[in-house]
Amino acid sequence: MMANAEIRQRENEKSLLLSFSNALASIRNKEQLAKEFSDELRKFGVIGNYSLRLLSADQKYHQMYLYDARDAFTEHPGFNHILTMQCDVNDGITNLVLDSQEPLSFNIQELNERKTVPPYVKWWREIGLIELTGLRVRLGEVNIGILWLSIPQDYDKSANALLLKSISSQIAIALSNIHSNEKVVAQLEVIEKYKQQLEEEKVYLREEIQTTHNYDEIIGNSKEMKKTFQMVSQVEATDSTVLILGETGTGKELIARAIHNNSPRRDRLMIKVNCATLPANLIESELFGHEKGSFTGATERRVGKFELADKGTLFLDEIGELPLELQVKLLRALQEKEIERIGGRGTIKVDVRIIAATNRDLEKEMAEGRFRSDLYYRINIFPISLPPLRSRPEDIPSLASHFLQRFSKKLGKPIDAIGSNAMRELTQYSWPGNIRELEHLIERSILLTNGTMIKEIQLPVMRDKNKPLTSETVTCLKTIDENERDHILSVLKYCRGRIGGEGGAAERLGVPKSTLNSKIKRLGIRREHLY
Ligand SMILES: Nc1ncnc2c1ncn2[C@@H]1O[C@H](COP(=O)(O)OP(=O)(O)OP(=O)(O)O)[C@@H](O)[C@H]1O
Repeated sequence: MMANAEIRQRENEKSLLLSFSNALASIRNKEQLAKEFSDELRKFGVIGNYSLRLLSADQKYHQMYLYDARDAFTEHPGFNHILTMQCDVNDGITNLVLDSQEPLSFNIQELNERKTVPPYVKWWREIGLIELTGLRVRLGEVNIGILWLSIPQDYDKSANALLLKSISSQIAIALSNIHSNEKVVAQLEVIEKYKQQLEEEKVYLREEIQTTHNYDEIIGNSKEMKKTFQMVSQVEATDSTVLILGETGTGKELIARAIHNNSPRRDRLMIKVNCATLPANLIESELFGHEKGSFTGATERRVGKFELADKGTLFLDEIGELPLELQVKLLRALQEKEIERIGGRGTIKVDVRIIAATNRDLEKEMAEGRFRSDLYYRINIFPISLPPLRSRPEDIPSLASHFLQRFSKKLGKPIDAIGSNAMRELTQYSWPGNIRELEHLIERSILLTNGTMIKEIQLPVMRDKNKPLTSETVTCLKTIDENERDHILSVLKYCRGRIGGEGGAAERLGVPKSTLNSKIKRLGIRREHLY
């Protein structure tokens, strides 16, 4: 028969255990466990210090996992070392506890008199512990750690073994919950990363769709263009690197897309990187991506264009503008077929077809030390040179009609012809901005025309090579930027200053709103210029 006092004590322990298991049931992470565990253990009264050591996955080592942060020993200079140190499971103490169903108590002084003493036992003596009781922590049939409790010597541990074992079982359940929760959190992080990557791809694709035209429509019947088409057809089905050369506006990007669209990679993305428009310090991250926190401003992980183009095509526009230090990194990526994110821990394999383009004379750039020869030879495998428009004036009428059709439809104006005088002027002009300039000029002419035929074309004044430059011709000769500025201004005026939305200037110009905004900024166009 149990004495009344003993019955009361058992009742009290039962309610303490219930409170203990309730508190531990809702625990989801280590920090919560540390707090609840300390608070709850203290309620038992008899338990002083505690520490929880966990076994490694291979069950060979054990390491400190949890301790009471309020204990004075955490201030001890050797504490950090003890915290991170991994000890052998077969150290003559841990293995005994792990093999025992019952709690095992050890006198610290006696343990320290042994021939070989594990470092954590020496530490126990240093911080003045007298006796510790060890309980194995098990999940099912598997040992996962040891709970060390400091309990007064006069406390009857064998009579209270059940209580102590219940504490250790509750701890095991809490650890299992934490583990499952960590797994869920890690999986959610992975899902979040994929979501972010998809989001980036979506944004990219949306911009691409807005900037891509109908690429089946490459106009040109001249001998030069026929030769270009023939070269494109020779290389499109392969994985070979292509280098497209030509003055600005000759259709390098158009040809790059045609190659990609007719290649076996057509179902994947063609990703464009403009090496000229990005500041040098951003190109590396643009190409190779970065990990969160890898540099100031890297607040999120970013997937680089190389990774986005995996199994597809990477179009390196204006490659001649790539800073020298990045040329080395690009060359390495092309040779090794792998990249490393900034701040990343390892390399990532990529399968990317490269199409590069430039309007620079790369051999000259190389001779003047601005372009690495090894990179030049790596990309100059299949060069395609696009002829300037002035060398194929026979293509001008069909190009002009093509743009007339496209823009009259887009601008909703019933203009279907170009007068013969205007056409003659078009074919005689030298087109420094090539097809892009012709495209812009036709659009502007449509905006300025009333009626169904373009009779007048406002061409920039051309310089007659035989005549000396006069101050008038000098001021009238426009740069490509000036032409672009004029064109954007006319479209903005036509749209009454509206940039975004349906029928806005960005849509009419066939560029994303963000691109138009940056052009407006770059070209110094301000609201007052519209009126
Ligand atoms: N043969 C063509 N037929 C129809 N449109 C063309 C042709 N060539 C170029 N274009 C049009 O001219 C514009 C300029 O072409 P693209 O952007 O491909 O030139 P680019 O050489 O890449 O220019 P940049 O060197 O300035 O980047 C585009 O709108 C494109 O659709």
